[in-house]
Amino acid sequence: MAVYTEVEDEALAAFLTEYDIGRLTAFRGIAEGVENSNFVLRTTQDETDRDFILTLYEKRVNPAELPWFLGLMRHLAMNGLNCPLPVAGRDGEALRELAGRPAAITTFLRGVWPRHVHVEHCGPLGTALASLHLAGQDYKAERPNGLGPDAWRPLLLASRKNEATDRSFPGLSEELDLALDRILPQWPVTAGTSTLPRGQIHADLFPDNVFFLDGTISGIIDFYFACTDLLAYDIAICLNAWCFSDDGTFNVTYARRLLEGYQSVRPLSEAERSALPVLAAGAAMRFALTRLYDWVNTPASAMVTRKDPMAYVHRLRFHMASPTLEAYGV
Ligand SMILES: Nc1ncnc2c1ncn2[C@@H]1O[C@H](COP(=O)(O)OP(=O)(O)O)[C@@H](O)[C@H]1O
Ligand SMILES: N[C@@H](CCOP(=O)(O)O)C(=O)O
Repeated sequence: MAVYTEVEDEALAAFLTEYDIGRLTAFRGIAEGVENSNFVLRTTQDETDRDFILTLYEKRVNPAELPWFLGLMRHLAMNGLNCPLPVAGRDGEALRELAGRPAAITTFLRGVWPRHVHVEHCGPLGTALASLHLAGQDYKAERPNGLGPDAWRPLLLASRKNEATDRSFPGLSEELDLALDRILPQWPVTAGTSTLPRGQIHADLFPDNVFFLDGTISGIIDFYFACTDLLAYDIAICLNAWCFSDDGTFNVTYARRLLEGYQSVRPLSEAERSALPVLAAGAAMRFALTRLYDWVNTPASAMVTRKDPMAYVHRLRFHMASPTLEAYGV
Protein backbone atom coordinates (compact mmCIF):
# COMPACT_ATOMS: atom_id res chain seq x y z
CA MET A 1 0.00 0.00 0.00
CA ALA A 2 1.03 3.55 -0.31
CA VAL A 3 -1.68 5.83 0.88
CA TYR A 4 -0.42 7.08 4.22
CA THR A 5 -2.46 10.29 4.20
CA GLU A 6 -6.16 10.39 3.38
CA VAL A 7 -7.48 13.31 1.36
CA GLU A 8 -10.94 14.67 2.22
CA ASP A 9 -13.24 15.58 -0.70
CA GLU A 10 -13.55 19.21 0.38
CA ALA A 11 -9.79 19.65 0.75
CA LEU A 12 -9.20 18.14 -2.70
CA ALA A 13 -11.84 20.37 -4.29
CA ALA A 14 -10.26 23.47 -2.72
CA PHE A 15 -6.78 22.32 -3.81
CA LEU A 16 -7.89 21.85 -7.42
CA THR A 17 -9.28 25.36 -7.64
CA GLU A 18 -5.63 26.46 -7.80
CA TYR A 19 -5.19 24.62 -11.13
CA ASP A 20 -6.48 24.92 -14.64
CA ILE A 21 -6.76 21.22 -15.39
CA GLY A 22 -10.48 20.77 -15.86
CA ARG A 23 -13.28 19.25 -13.78
CA LEU A 24 -12.53 16.34 -11.42
CA THR A 25 -14.31 13.15 -12.50
CA ALA A 26 -12.45 10.41 -10.60
CA PHE A 27 -10.00 10.04 -7.76
CA ARG A 28 -8.45 6.90 -6.31
CA GLY A 29 -5.49 5.92 -4.15
CA ILE A 30 -2.70 3.79 -5.64
CA ALA A 31 -1.73 0.72 -3.64
CA GLU A 32 1.77 0.37 -5.15
CA GLY A 33 4.85 2.18 -3.91
CA VAL A 34 6.33 2.50 -0.46
CA GLU A 35 7.56 6.04 0.08
CA ASN A 36 4.79 8.56 -0.64
CA SER A 37 0.99 8.65 -0.96
CA ASN A 38 -0.04 8.52 -4.61
CA PHE A 39 -3.45 9.01 -6.20
CA VAL A 40 -4.78 8.99 -9.75
CA LEU A 41 -6.81 12.10 -10.58
CA ARG A 42 -9.02 12.11 -13.65
CA THR A 43 -10.32 15.40 -14.98
CA THR A 44 -12.40 16.33 -17.99
CA GLN A 45 -11.83 19.42 -20.06
CA ASP A 46 -13.75 20.07 -23.29
CA GLU A 47 -15.08 16.47 -23.20
CA THR A 48 -11.52 15.13 -23.03
CA ASP A 49 -10.45 12.86 -20.16
CA ARG A 50 -7.02 13.51 -18.70
CA ASP A 51 -5.25 11.53 -15.99
CA PHE A 52 -2.78 12.97 -13.52
CA ILE A 53 -0.88 11.70 -10.51
CA LEU A 54 -1.26 13.49 -7.20
CA THR A 55 1.60 12.81 -4.78
CA LEU A 56 1.65 13.73 -1.10
CA TYR A 57 5.24 13.58 0.11
CA GLU A 58 5.76 11.53 3.25
CA LYS A 59 8.48 10.73 5.80
CA ARG A 60 11.67 10.15 3.80
CA VAL A 61 11.44 13.12 1.45
CA ASN A 62 12.92 16.34 2.76
CA PRO A 63 10.46 19.11 1.77
CA ALA A 64 13.36 21.51 1.19
CA GLU A 65 14.60 19.21 -1.59
CA LEU A 66 11.29 18.95 -3.45
CA PRO A 67 11.99 21.93 -5.74
CA TRP A 68 15.20 20.15 -6.84
CA PHE A 69 13.34 16.89 -7.65
CA LEU A 70 10.46 18.63 -9.43
CA GLY A 71 12.93 20.86 -11.29
CA LEU A 72 14.89 17.80 -12.45
CA MET A 73 11.73 16.05 -13.67
CA ARG A 74 10.67 19.19 -15.54
CA HIS A 75 14.15 19.52 -17.06
CA LEU A 76 14.31 15.86 -18.16
CA ALA A 77 10.77 15.90 -19.57
CA MET A 78 11.51 19.09 -21.49
CA ASN A 79 14.63 17.41 -22.88
CA GLY A 80 12.72 14.47 -24.31
CA LEU A 81 12.73 11.88 -21.51
CA ASN A 82 9.41 10.11 -20.89
CA CYS A 83 9.07 11.09 -17.26
CA PRO A 84 6.34 12.82 -15.26
CA LEU A 85 6.05 16.53 -15.92
CA PRO A 86 5.12 18.55 -12.82
CA VAL A 87 1.93 20.51 -13.42
CA ALA A 88 1.99 24.11 -12.27
CA GLY A 89 -1.01 25.82 -10.74
CA ARG A 90 -2.31 29.12 -12.09
CA ASP A 91 0.33 30.93 -10.01
CA GLY A 92 3.13 29.00 -11.76
CA GLU A 93 3.90 26.86 -8.67
CA ALA A 94 4.00 23.05 -8.94
CA LEU A 95 4.68 22.46 -5.25
CA ARG A 96 1.80 23.16 -2.85
CA GLU A 97 0.30 21.70 0.31
CA LEU A 98 -2.62 19.31 0.80
CA ALA A 99 -3.81 17.48 3.92
CA GLY A 100 -0.86 18.88 5.83
CA ARG A 101 1.68 17.44 3.38
CA PRO A 102 3.75 18.93 0.57
CA ALA A 103 1.91 17.91 -2.60
CA ALA A 104 2.32 18.07 -6.38
CA ILE A 105 0.42 16.99 -9.46
CA THR A 106 2.37 15.41 -12.32
CA THR A 107 1.37 14.03 -15.70
CA PHE A 108 0.23 10.39 -15.86
CA LEU A 109 2.38 8.03 -17.92
CA ARG A 110 0.92 5.09 -19.79
CA GLY A 111 2.40 1.60 -19.75
CA VAL A 112 3.08 -1.12 -17.20
CA TRP A 113 6.21 -2.08 -15.33
CA PRO A 114 7.57 -5.58 -15.96
CA ARG A 115 6.61 -8.04 -13.23
CA HIS A 116 9.16 -10.43 -14.78
CA VAL A 117 12.25 -9.00 -16.41
CA HIS A 118 13.11 -10.49 -19.82
CA VAL A 119 16.20 -9.97 -21.89
CA GLU A 120 14.17 -7.74 -24.27
CA HIS A 121 13.73 -5.18 -21.48
CA CYS A 122 17.44 -4.72 -20.86
CA GLY A 123 18.59 -3.01 -24.08
CA PRO A 124 15.86 -0.32 -23.97
CA LEU A 125 16.56 0.13 -20.26
CA GLY A 126 20.25 0.82 -20.92
CA THR A 127 19.40 3.23 -23.72
CA ALA A 128 16.89 5.10 -21.54
CA LEU A 129 19.36 5.32 -18.65
CA ALA A 130 22.06 6.81 -20.86
CA SER A 131 19.50 9.25 -22.32
CA LEU A 132 18.55 10.29 -18.80
CA HIS A 133 22.23 10.92 -18.01
CA LEU A 134 22.73 13.03 -21.13
CA ALA A 135 19.47 14.94 -20.63
CA GLY A 136 20.52 15.70 -17.05
CA GLN A 137 23.81 17.30 -18.07
CA ASP A 138 22.46 20.85 -18.27
CA TYR A 139 20.63 20.64 -14.95
CA LYS A 140 23.34 22.31 -12.95
CA ALA A 141 22.00 22.33 -9.39
CA GLU A 142 23.55 19.50 -7.40
CA ARG A 143 22.01 17.22 -4.81
CA PRO A 144 24.45 15.04 -2.81
CA ASN A 145 23.56 11.37 -2.55
CA GLY A 146 22.22 10.98 0.99
CA LEU A 147 22.40 7.19 0.62
CA GLY A 148 25.93 7.09 -0.81
CA PRO A 149 29.00 5.40 0.75
CA ASP A 150 29.21 7.89 3.66
CA ALA A 151 25.76 6.78 4.80
CA TRP A 152 26.40 3.04 4.79
CA ARG A 153 28.21 2.58 8.11
CA PRO A 154 25.77 4.81 9.99
CA LEU A 155 22.87 2.84 8.47
CA LEU A 156 24.45 -0.43 9.53
CA LEU A 157 25.07 0.89 13.05
CA ALA A 158 21.47 2.07 13.30
CA SER A 159 20.22 -1.41 12.35
CA ARG A 160 22.68 -3.06 14.73
CA LYS A 161 21.25 -1.11 17.64
CA ASN A 162 17.93 -2.85 17.05
CA GLU A 163 17.98 -6.33 18.56
CA ALA A 164 15.57 -7.50 15.84
CA THR A 165 18.50 -7.43 13.40
CA ASP A 166 20.40 -10.26 15.07
CA ARG A 167 17.20 -12.14 15.84
CA SER A 168 15.93 -12.03 12.24
CA PHE A 169 19.27 -12.12 10.42
CA PRO A 170 21.91 -13.81 12.59
CA GLY A 171 25.46 -12.93 11.53
CA LEU A 172 24.34 -10.45 8.88
CA SER A 173 25.62 -7.25 10.47
CA GLU A 174 29.11 -8.77 10.87
CA GLU A 175 29.04 -9.86 7.22
CA LEU A 176 28.03 -6.39 6.04
CA ASP A 177 30.66 -4.80 8.25
CA LEU A 178 33.40 -6.93 6.66
CA ALA A 179 32.09 -6.22 3.17
CA LEU A 180 32.18 -2.48 3.90
CA ASP A 181 35.84 -2.85 4.99
CA ARG A 182 36.56 -4.07 1.47
CA ILE A 183 34.25 -1.84 -0.59
CA LEU A 184 34.85 1.58 0.92
CA PRO A 185 38.65 1.80 0.33
CA GLN A 186 38.11 0.86 -3.34
CA TRP A 187 35.31 3.38 -3.94
CA PRO A 188 36.34 5.58 -6.90
CA VAL A 189 36.03 8.85 -5.01
CA THR A 190 38.95 10.18 -2.95
CA ALA A 191 38.59 13.20 -0.66
CA GLY A 192 35.39 14.15 -2.46
CA THR A 193 37.04 13.99 -5.90
CA SER A 194 36.13 11.38 -8.48
CA THR A 195 37.97 10.32 -11.60
CA LEU A 196 34.70 9.09 -13.09
CA PRO A 197 32.05 11.24 -14.81
CA ARG A 198 29.39 12.59 -12.47
CA GLY A 199 25.94 13.96 -13.16
CA GLN A 200 22.29 13.60 -12.29
CA ILE A 201 21.40 9.96 -11.61
CA HIS A 202 18.04 8.31 -10.93
CA ALA A 203 19.51 6.09 -8.19
CA ASP A 204 16.44 3.82 -7.89
CA LEU A 205 15.79 2.59 -11.41
CA PHE A 206 14.17 -0.69 -10.45
CA PRO A 207 11.66 -2.49 -12.71
CA ASP A 208 8.73 -0.96 -10.79
CA ASN A 209 9.90 2.49 -11.84
CA VAL A 210 10.04 1.77 -15.58
CA PHE A 211 6.89 1.47 -17.70
CA PHE A 212 6.84 -0.38 -21.02
CA LEU A 213 4.28 -0.15 -23.80
CA ASP A 214 4.52 -2.24 -26.99
CA GLY A 215 8.13 -3.18 -26.24
CA THR A 216 9.39 0.36 -25.73
CA ILE A 217 9.89 2.41 -22.60
CA SER A 218 6.90 4.68 -22.12
CA GLY A 219 7.83 6.14 -18.77
CA ILE A 220 10.40 6.44 -16.01
CA ILE A 221 8.99 7.47 -12.64
CA ASP A 222 9.94 8.00 -9.00
CA PHE A 223 12.80 10.49 -9.01
CA TYR A 224 12.80 11.00 -5.24
CA PHE A 225 16.17 9.29 -4.71
CA ALA A 226 17.72 11.12 -7.68
CA CYS A 227 20.97 12.89 -6.87
CA THR A 228 24.28 14.03 -8.30
CA ASP A 229 26.70 11.11 -8.29
CA LEU A 230 28.81 8.81 -10.49
CA LEU A 231 26.91 8.03 -13.69
CA ALA A 232 28.29 4.49 -13.71
CA TYR A 233 26.83 3.93 -10.22
CA ASP A 234 23.36 4.23 -11.80
CA ILE A 235 24.33 1.40 -14.18
CA ALA A 236 25.53 -0.63 -11.20
CA ILE A 237 22.13 -0.15 -9.53
CA CYS A 238 20.42 -1.41 -12.69
CA LEU A 239 22.76 -4.41 -12.94
CA ASN A 240 21.57 -5.39 -9.47
CA ALA A 241 17.90 -4.64 -9.99
CA TRP A 242 17.45 -6.07 -13.50
CA CYS A 243 20.12 -8.71 -14.13
CA PHE A 244 19.62 -11.26 -11.36
CA SER A 245 17.21 -14.15 -11.93
CA ASP A 246 14.56 -15.05 -9.39
CA ASP A 247 16.82 -17.86 -8.17
CA GLY A 248 19.53 -15.27 -7.38
CA THR A 249 21.95 -16.03 -10.23
CA PHE A 250 23.47 -13.21 -12.25
CA ASN A 251 22.36 -13.22 -15.88
CA VAL A 252 25.30 -12.02 -17.94
CA THR A 253 23.21 -11.89 -21.13
CA TYR A 254 20.87 -9.37 -19.51
CA ALA A 255 23.89 -7.36 -18.34
CA ARG A 256 25.46 -7.41 -21.80
CA ARG A 257 22.24 -6.12 -23.38
CA LEU A 258 21.92 -3.41 -20.75
CA LEU A 259 25.51 -2.25 -21.30
CA GLU A 260 25.14 -2.38 -25.09
CA GLY A 261 21.97 -0.30 -24.90
CA TYR A 262 23.67 2.21 -22.61
CA GLN A 263 26.80 2.47 -24.73
CA SER A 264 24.80 2.97 -27.92
CA VAL A 265 24.01 6.41 -26.44
CA ARG A 266 26.89 7.11 -24.04
CA PRO A 267 30.05 5.00 -24.37
CA LEU A 268 31.71 4.17 -21.04
CA SER A 269 35.32 5.13 -20.37
CA GLU A 270 37.87 2.45 -19.51
CA ALA A 271 37.89 3.72 -15.90
CA GLU A 272 34.09 3.41 -15.67
CA ARG A 273 34.16 -0.14 -17.03
CA SER A 274 36.88 -1.19 -14.56
CA ALA A 275 34.96 0.33 -11.66
CA LEU A 276 31.72 -1.57 -12.38
CA PRO A 277 32.39 -4.51 -10.01
CA VAL A 278 33.00 -2.30 -6.95
CA LEU A 279 30.13 0.00 -7.91
CA ALA A 280 27.87 -3.05 -8.21
CA ALA A 281 28.97 -4.25 -4.77
CA GLY A 282 28.26 -0.79 -3.35
CA ALA A 283 24.83 -0.69 -4.97
CA ALA A 284 23.92 -4.11 -3.52
CA MET A 285 25.18 -2.88 -0.12
CA ARG A 286 23.04 0.28 -0.32
CA PHE A 287 19.79 -1.62 -0.96
CA ALA A 288 20.61 -4.40 1.52
CA LEU A 289 21.17 -1.73 4.19
CA THR A 290 18.05 0.36 3.56
CA ARG A 291 15.92 -2.77 3.34
CA LEU A 292 17.47 -4.10 6.56
CA TYR A 293 16.88 -0.78 8.30
CA ASP A 294 13.24 -0.69 7.14
CA TRP A 295 12.71 -4.36 7.97
CA VAL A 296 13.71 -4.00 11.62
CA ASN A 297 12.21 -0.54 12.12
CA THR A 298 8.82 -0.96 10.45
CA PRO A 299 6.13 -2.01 12.95
CA ALA A 300 4.36 -5.24 11.96
CA SER A 301 1.08 -3.30 12.01
CA ALA A 302 2.24 -0.82 9.33
CA MET A 303 0.31 -1.19 6.09
CA VAL A 304 3.36 -1.41 3.90
CA THR A 305 5.08 -4.39 2.32
CA ARG A 306 8.64 -4.64 3.62
CA LYS A 307 11.27 -5.63 1.06
CA ASP A 308 13.56 -8.56 1.79
CA PRO A 309 17.13 -7.44 2.56
CA MET A 310 18.45 -10.94 1.84
CA ALA A 311 17.71 -10.60 -1.87
CA TYR A 312 20.40 -7.88 -1.93
CA VAL A 313 22.71 -9.73 0.45
CA HIS A 314 22.77 -12.60 -2.09
CA ARG A 315 23.65 -10.11 -4.83
CA LEU A 316 26.34 -8.61 -2.60
CA ARG A 317 27.84 -12.08 -2.08
CA PHE A 318 28.06 -12.49 -5.84
CA HIS A 319 29.95 -9.19 -6.18
CA MET A 320 32.21 -9.91 -3.19
CA ALA A 321 33.35 -13.17 -4.82
CA SER A 322 35.40 -10.92 -7.14
CA PRO A 323 33.96 -11.81 -10.52
CA THR A 324 35.95 -10.72 -13.56
CA LEU A 325 34.80 -7.88 -15.81
CA GLU A 326 33.78 -10.50 -18.39
CA ALA A 327 31.39 -12.00 -15.82
CA TYR A 328 29.55 -8.67 -15.88
CA GLY A 329 29.27 -8.72 -19.66
CA VAL A 330 31.79 -5.88 -20.04
N1 LIG B 1 3.50 9.57 -13.49
C1 LIG B 1 2.90 8.40 -13.26
N2 LIG B 1 2.12 7.85 -14.22
C2 LIG B 1 1.45 6.68 -13.99
N3 LIG B 1 1.50 6.02 -12.84
C3 LIG B 1 2.27 6.50 -11.85
C4 LIG B 1 3.01 7.71 -12.01
N4 LIG B 1 3.67 7.96 -10.85
C5 LIG B 1 3.36 6.96 -10.01
N5 LIG B 1 2.51 6.07 -10.60
C6 LIG B 1 1.92 4.88 -9.99
O1 LIG B 1 2.11 4.95 -8.59
C7 LIG B 1 2.88 3.83 -8.14
C8 LIG B 1 3.79 4.27 -7.01
O2 LIG B 1 4.66 5.32 -7.47
P1 LIG B 1 6.11 5.51 -6.89
O3 LIG B 1 6.61 6.81 -7.38
O4 LIG B 1 6.96 4.28 -7.16
O5 LIG B 1 5.80 5.59 -5.35
P2 LIG B 1 6.77 5.59 -4.10
O6 LIG B 1 7.78 6.67 -4.33
O7 LIG B 1 5.85 5.87 -2.98
O8 LIG B 1 7.40 4.24 -3.99
C9 LIG B 1 3.59 3.31 -9.36
O9 LIG B 1 3.88 1.94 -9.30
C10 LIG B 1 2.57 3.59 -10.44
O10 LIG B 1 1.58 2.59 -10.45
N1 LIG C 1 13.74 0.27 -4.83
C1 LIG C 1 13.98 0.17 -3.41
C2 LIG C 1 12.85 0.71 -2.57
C3 LIG C 1 12.29 2.04 -3.00
O1 LIG C 1 10.96 1.80 -3.33
P1 LIG C 1 10.17 2.56 -4.51
O2 LIG C 1 8.81 1.98 -4.46
O3 LIG C 1 10.26 4.02 -4.16
O4 LIG C 1 10.88 2.23 -5.81
C4 LIG C 1 14.19 -1.31 -3.01
O5 LIG C 1 13.78 -2.16 -3.79
O6 LIG C 1 14.75 -1.56 -1.95
